[in-house]
Amino acid sequence: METEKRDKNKKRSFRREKRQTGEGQAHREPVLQQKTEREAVIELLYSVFEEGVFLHLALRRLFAEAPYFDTRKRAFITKLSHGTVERYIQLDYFLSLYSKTPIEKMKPILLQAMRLSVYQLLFLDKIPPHAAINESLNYLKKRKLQGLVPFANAVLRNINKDKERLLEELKSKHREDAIGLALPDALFSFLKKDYGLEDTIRIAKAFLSEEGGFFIRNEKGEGERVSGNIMEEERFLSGDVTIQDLSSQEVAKLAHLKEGAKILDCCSAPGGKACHLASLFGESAVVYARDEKQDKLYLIEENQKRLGLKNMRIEAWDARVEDLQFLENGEGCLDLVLCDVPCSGLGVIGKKADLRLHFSEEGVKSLQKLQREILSTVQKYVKPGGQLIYSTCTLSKAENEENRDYILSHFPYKLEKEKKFYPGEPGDGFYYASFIKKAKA
Ligand SMILES: C[S@@+](CC[C@H](N)C(=O)[O-])C[C@H]1O[C@@H](n2cnc3c(N)ncnc32)[C@H](O)[C@@H]1O
Repeated sequence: METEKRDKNKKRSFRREKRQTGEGQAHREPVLQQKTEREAVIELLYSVFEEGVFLHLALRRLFAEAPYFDTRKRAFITKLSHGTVERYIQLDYFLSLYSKTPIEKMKPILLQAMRLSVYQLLFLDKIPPHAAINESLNYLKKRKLQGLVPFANAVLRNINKDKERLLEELKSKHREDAIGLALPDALFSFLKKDYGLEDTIRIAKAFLSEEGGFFIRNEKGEGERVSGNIMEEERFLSGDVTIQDLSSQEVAKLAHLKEGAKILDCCSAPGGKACHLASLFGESAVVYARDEKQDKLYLIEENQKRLGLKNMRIEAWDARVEDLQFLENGEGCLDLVLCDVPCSGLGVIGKKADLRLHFSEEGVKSLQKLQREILSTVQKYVKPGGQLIYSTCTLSKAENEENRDYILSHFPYKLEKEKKFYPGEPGDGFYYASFIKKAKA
């Protein structure tokens, strides 16, 4: 029953037709000259849930459009929107217990306002209930939806009254399910198929971890957890440190260093691993840093300039298209190819809460197909004895172990090393496999 309701809700969660008709635009137009933080979040949630906009892009757009939000307010907006998206499965479950109107029949903007209030009531201790409730009600009034206010008010106040009991339920053993773990049913079942219940619980709890901050590769080339706006610090601006998750830092370290090496990173934006490789190999090497998306190359260039790297060639290229310059007499001529493929990102859901909304098993299948197309092309460029590194920031076996087996059964490689990182141990979930190309018999 619960499952059925939430599935229906998921079906309507992206009203893509609205994105095309522009109907949803109405909710992005300012209600007032300057929005309050919560008003901004309600509208942002609308674009994430109803129009399928990625959360980080919605935040970026909001901050560009509303420069009056200072650093503190931006942090608050980020916390509210990330938390509401992260917990939406639980918020909808509680709303459905207290509302006579089914979630899927609620006016979408009302649903966003209610989700935001319930998130604050249940998960943010420092926010007084009247602030959590009243700002949403005021927003509805401003949108001329006064008729919905008594309903919203009653539901929210009842949820607040039962707060302790509801939170207790989330902790109970029988709630070690999709709702208790704040995962959509499809993702919960998918992880359970790959990892079994116990590990799925461990993984999903790591997604919800409150441990703040992120990792940098510091002056000594070591991982260091930091917080705050490192991008404004001198050590970042001068190129002494780079923002990179712990597991991603391991990739370039797998490379067999060699004078004058020729290296390709075929999926390289924003350039974290390509720049790491370029700095480890030194100026005698050349690193071709490519990405299919022309409009992402500036991200690699920014990193290259900040780090003062002179041995990189940054180019737009679809990795599925064969490039003859990396073949000599039909044989590869590169020392190393890094294939850090586009993936479902299940290892980074802790940071990108809205990946929950974009997950589907069919999506994983089509990503596997894309990954194999890329691999089939770029594996040719490696010279005998050279190295191929395959990596993803996901946990699905289809995109990791199955692709490892695909490489071993289709191409002349032997596995040198592989590792899977689970989320929260202590970095993001990640996978890599390093292969050596066999010499021709
Ligand atoms: C996981 S990200 C790469 C992260 C990067 N290696 C780093 O460490 O910063 C995958 C990248 O692959 C790119 N991509 C997707 N399809 C591609 C294709 N067919 N050819 C080349 N790049 C592609 C995406 O634009 C995305 O930037």
